[in-house]
Amino acid sequence: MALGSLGVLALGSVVLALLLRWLWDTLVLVSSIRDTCHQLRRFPCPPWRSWVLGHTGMAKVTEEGLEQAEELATRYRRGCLWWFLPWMPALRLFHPDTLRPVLMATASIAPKDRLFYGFLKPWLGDGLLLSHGHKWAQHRRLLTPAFHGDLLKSYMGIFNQSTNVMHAKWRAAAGPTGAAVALEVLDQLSLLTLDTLQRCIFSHESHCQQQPSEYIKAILELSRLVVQRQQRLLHYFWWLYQLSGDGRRFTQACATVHGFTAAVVQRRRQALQRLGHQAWMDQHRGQRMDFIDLLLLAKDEDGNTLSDEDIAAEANTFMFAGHDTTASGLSWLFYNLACHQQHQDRCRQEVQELLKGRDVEDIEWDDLSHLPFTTMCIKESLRLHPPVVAVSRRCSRDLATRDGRVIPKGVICLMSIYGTHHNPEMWPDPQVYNPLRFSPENSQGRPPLAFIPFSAGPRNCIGQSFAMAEMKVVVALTLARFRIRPDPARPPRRKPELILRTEDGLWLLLEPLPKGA
Ligand code: HEM
Repeated sequence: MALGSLGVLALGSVVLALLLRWLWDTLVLVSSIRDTCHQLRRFPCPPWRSWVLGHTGMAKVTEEGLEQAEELATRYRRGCLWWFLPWMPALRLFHPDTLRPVLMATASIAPKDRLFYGFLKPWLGDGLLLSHGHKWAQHRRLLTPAFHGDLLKSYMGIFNQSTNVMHAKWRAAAGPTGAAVALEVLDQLSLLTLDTLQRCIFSHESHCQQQPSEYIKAILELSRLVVQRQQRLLHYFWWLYQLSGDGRRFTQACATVHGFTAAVVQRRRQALQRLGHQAWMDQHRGQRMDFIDLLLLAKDEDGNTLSDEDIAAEANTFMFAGHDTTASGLSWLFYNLACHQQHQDRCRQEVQELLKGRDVEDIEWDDLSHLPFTTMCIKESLRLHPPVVAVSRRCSRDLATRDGRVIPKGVICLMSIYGTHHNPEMWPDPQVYNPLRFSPENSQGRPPLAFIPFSAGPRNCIGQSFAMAEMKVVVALTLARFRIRPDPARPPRRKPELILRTEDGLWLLLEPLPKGA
């Protein structure tokens, strides 16, 4: 009997403890929601579509969507509150003062928001772009030396060769008369950057600029499918998506890409094991190493190396992160130079002076620092048309901004690169293409975070020097050989997808110049 009462008492205590715990959790949750709402209310909120829907559907991935981002940056300057869904608030930030705490926070305090990046996971796995925590930090340390200037130097030959292949195609399209020809450049430049990357990463010559390649076709298809999936709410559920036609195509394309990468990594690993480290190094002495070689040899201070799976994920990530971004940057640069012949002429003159008297029309590593005006034109184009228009984070703790507000933990922060680059507080007449904004004297006093095409802070773009070097080579050789004009029949309408594209391609008129002109 006494035992029975004790049992009831014990059970009662457990139930009471659980009840109290639940009450406490609820109180904490309510109070944290109240705090979050209080902090969010300190950010201005643009007019809603309706009080039930919030801003749902108002941020469009169109020309109008970009104009809206610019209007928001002009009106609210630092940032504003945005209800993506009635229960999902986000902060849209477009000023160094509000961007700084998030971009400069450690990667563990400001991790990437999974909603935004999750669709890439089955393709890219745990590569740098998507990994987090300890794994990301370790890999970032291991991979940083692979993007050092000394190694990038050895890729200059590849940048030049890939550009020559593209120009040969353009000359063939112009025919023997050398008349100006209208060409869609975004797709052509995507093939060029893929060609370059495949050679720099795998030392593989797919000749994808001249003939179809299964592997390259799969990468282009994956990029297209990820964008399409973002636009179909039902496809957000993986189990539903994989049953759809698009989902099956996605799985098939992933298999092609993963198969290619795994085979290269395996072959190299076997060669390294067969020869042994020293003999392998001796064999490669004086030769260019590709990224796979560098990743196989990468070792941190504790002797940790990368597994085959890790290497494959990083290689797939570089292929993805490095191709469309650079192609978009180059396409908009060509477009801006086409629309501003005076800047195009000045760049061409700079390049011609550099190449004067040379037997071979190649841009070398040391030339890159002797193209100051061309570099200013590239930067201004990356400002006006940033290839990546926004990056997103979801912080794991509250972060204070300079003006005394707080970015609450758990809230999506959409850091608008496009909005920041069009914020009139830092960029007067933001729609005007004016490379002189980047002259040394005009750059003085401008906050570094006003210009962030490669993002900033611990998770900035690891490939930015690679991309800048490639862009300089491609634009310098192109201007030495072609005059670029806008195609009046097909003015572009911008379309911000994974990268800044256009609705119907980017068409330009390319007129071959006589040799040595
Ligand atoms: C004009 C060309 C490029 C632009 C505008 C660009 C832009 C960016 C931006 C904005 C980010 C930050 C993404 C985020 O926070 O979610 C990023 C990250 C990254 N980029 Fe680039 N990128 C370019 C070229 C490249 C190239 C050529 C490579 C490699 C060969 C590359 C590899 C990466 C990687 C691996 C990351 C993730 C870094 C990390 O999280 O640690 N990018 N890039």
